[in-house]
Amino acid sequence: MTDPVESGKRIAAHQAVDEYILPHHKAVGIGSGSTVVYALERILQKPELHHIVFIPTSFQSKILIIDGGLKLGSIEQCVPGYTDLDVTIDGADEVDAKLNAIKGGGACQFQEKLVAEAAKKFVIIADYRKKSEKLGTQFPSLKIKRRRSTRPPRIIPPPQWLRGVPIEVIPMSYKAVQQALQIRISAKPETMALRMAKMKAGPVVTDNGCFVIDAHFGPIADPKSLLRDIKLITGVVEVGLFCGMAEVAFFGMEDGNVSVLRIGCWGAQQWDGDIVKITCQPNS
Ligand SMILES: O=C(CO)[C@H](O)[C@H](O)COP(=O)(O)O
Repeated sequence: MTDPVESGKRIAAHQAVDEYILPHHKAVGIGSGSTVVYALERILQKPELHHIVFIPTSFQSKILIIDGGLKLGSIEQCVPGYTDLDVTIDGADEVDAKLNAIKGGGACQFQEKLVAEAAKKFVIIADYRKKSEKLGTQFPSLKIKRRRSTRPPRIIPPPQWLRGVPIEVIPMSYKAVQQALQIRISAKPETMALRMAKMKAGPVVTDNGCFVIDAHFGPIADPKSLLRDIKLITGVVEVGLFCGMAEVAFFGMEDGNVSVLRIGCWGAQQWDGDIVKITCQPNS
C-alpha cells in the first residue's frame, strides 16, 4: 500500500486489534468510518476472535459485521455496568494530547458514543492527520476572501464538510439550534452549516433520522464545557465531542510506525515525533 494515509489507517487498526481485542472477550463495539474497515480486516484474519459478538455503531458497521460473517449483536444487549462491552474500537476526526476527540465525520456520533460508553475500554484508531495538540486546530478554518472595498468580507463556502464539531439535531430544530449556538456560544453564522448530502438534494439524514450541523468554534480551550453547553440546547441529540472517554489512541504515521498515546502517559513516540523511552511518562 503506497498511500501513506491508507497505510497509516491500516497499521494503526491492526496494532489496536492485536493489543486490545482478545480471545477471551465476549462483546466488542465496532465504530464507523474508513479506518474501522481495517480493524474488521484484522479481526477476520484472526479466527480466535470469531466467537465474539460485535455491536455496530451505524448501518455501515452493521453491514461490515454481517458481510464478514461475524456475530452481530445489538446495543440493547449491553447495559453499562451490568453487561459491559469488553472494548469498543473506533476512528476519529481529530484527537488531542489528552485523548479528547472530535467524531462524527460519518454522522454516526450518537450511536458511536452510546456504544463507546457501554464499553470498559474505548480505543481510537486513526492516521497521522488526526493528531492534534488542541481540538479545533487541526483543520483550516474557512477561507475568507476580502474585497477591496469596505464591504464585509465574503465567506467562501467549503466544498463539503466544514470540519467543525458535528452536532446531530432533530430536523425541525436545526434553525433554532443554529440560533442558540450563535447567542449562547458565540458561534459565527458563517462557520456553521447544515451538512448537505452529495448524491441527494437536501441535507444528510443520520441513521437516527436526524440532521447534522457542523459548527467551527476555532481552537477549543475546554472541550468538556463546550460539549456541556451544546448539549443543553433543545433539539440537540448528540455532539461529536468525546471527552475523557478514550483509554488509548493508535496513530498510523507516515514513516510506517504507529504512535500510541495512552491515558496518563505518552507512548513510544512523543508528540513532536522524537522517539523517547517506551516506558510511560505522566501527561501534564
Ligand atoms: O466519527 C466517525 C463517523 O461518524 C468516524 O470514526 C470518523 O469520521 C473517522 O473516519 P475515518 O476513519 O473515515 O477517517
